Amino acid sequence: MRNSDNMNAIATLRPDYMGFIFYDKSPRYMGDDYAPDNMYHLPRSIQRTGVFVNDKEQKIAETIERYALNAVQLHGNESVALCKKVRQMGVEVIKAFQVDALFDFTLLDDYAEVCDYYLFDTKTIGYGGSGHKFDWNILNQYNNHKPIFLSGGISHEDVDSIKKLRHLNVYAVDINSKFETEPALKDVALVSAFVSKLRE
Ligand SMILES: O=C(O)c1ccccc1NCC(=O)[C@H](O)[C@H](O)COP(=O)(O)O
Repeated sequence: MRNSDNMNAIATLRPDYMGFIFYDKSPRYMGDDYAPDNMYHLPRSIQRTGVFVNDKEQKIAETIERYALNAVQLHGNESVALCKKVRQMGVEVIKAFQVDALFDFTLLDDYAEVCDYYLFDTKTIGYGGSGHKFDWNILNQYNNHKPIFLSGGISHEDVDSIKKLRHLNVYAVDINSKFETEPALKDVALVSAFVSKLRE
């Protein structure tokens, strides 16, 4: 999100998290000209989540402070040490992993102590926001020890399939490009329909 009116409209749907992309190669990039005051008034129940790709500790710390973030989603090849440092900044850490048919779930082990959630997104040449889904069957190989964010090309047509994943430790469903009218602008009616159906 980055448009103030759109944030407010989506906030009325009571999402648990709202994401702000601080990766300058993304079409959703929240650059310096997007004033933080637009998000200070969001309900406290919504975790203000900054999304970063391979950024330095200092840049992440400054952004947390400037935008009063509650959570950080690390979407690049961030080390265990960096995740640990970010967590010590007092925010939730969501570590994203790019998944394909060959994904090795033992890669997660080193991160278990330094993040709150794993996020499984689709492996692509970029780092996120691709609109592509991965084959969720591979998640049967995951040991479910830590709750996960399910992500990658999720659309309003996926609700029934998501509900069939009850055997997995899915804590959150991360929706993005399939709910946009243009990059960073969410279709409120579409999100509303999705959220209602998911909560049924
Ligand atoms: O959305 C982006 O442009 C983006 C760019 C780089 C890293 C992460 C990004 N998005 C973060 C997300 O968690 C997305 O919601 C996730 O990648 C799923 O996006 P989509 O496939 O469009 O549903």
